[in-house]
Amino acid sequence: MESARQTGGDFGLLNSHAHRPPRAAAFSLIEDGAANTVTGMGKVLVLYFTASGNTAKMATEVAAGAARIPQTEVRTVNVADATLEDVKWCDGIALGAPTNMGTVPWEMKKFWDVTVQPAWAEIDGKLGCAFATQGGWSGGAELTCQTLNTILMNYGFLVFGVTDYVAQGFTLHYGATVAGEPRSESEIEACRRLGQRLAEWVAVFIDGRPEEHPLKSSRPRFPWPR
Ligand SMILES: Cc1cc2nc3c(=O)[nH]c(=O)nc-3n(C[C@H](O)[C@H](O)[C@H](O)COP(=O)(O)O)c2cc1C
Repeated sequence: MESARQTGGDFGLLNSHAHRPPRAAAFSLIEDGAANTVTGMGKVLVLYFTASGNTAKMATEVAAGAARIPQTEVRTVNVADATLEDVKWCDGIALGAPTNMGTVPWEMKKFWDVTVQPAWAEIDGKLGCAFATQGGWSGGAELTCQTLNTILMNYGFLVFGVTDYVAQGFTLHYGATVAGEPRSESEIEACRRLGQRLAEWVAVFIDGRPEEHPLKSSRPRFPWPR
């Protein structure tokens, strides 16, 4: 598998390196003054597959949203480069894919079927959510999110949706979805809000920081007063 990747087989043919963010882009938000190093508490993994770059762009925005929450470490990894250790490392995962024939691409399915399967029942209790792109609106991205969520549920992840609206008429109840790449302010914010909510839930439920609960924080959840 390793050599197939490097020589353009398997994932390589479908996965232009030009579209890949760095394998592990870490956002570390607290500074340890004494050592002048940065550390994080909550660990968020943004794991995605992309064939032509759109889902990679979503992943970058999801990661930026997670980084809004203090004391969060964010790792962004293309599934072609991901390992079981990445999954074991995280407290919460945002799983993203393009819609292929109304469902997830085989590359994403293979990662969970083959790479992660040996650790089934050992990675219980993490948090999870989904994001997906599609060729056009109503092309099936919510179905893809539901399939991604189902994969996570099978591994015992605690899967969630988001009740927020990022603009009037624009929400992400079952995950963030866009058509093509995220372009508009609302589409970008939908991706960021998903990552933000994942980091908030990691802070609340994994790290015991109730002040980061969205109902308690001052971060806006709707674009109009309620
Ligand atoms: C094999 C294949 C199947 C696809 N099936 C669908 C589909 O069922 N519905 C849809 O809206 N778009 C479909 N698309 C379009 C992609 O979902 C869309 O272009 C997506 O934004 C690509 O994301 P990426 O750039 O991250 O690979 C398909 C594309 C391919 C290559």
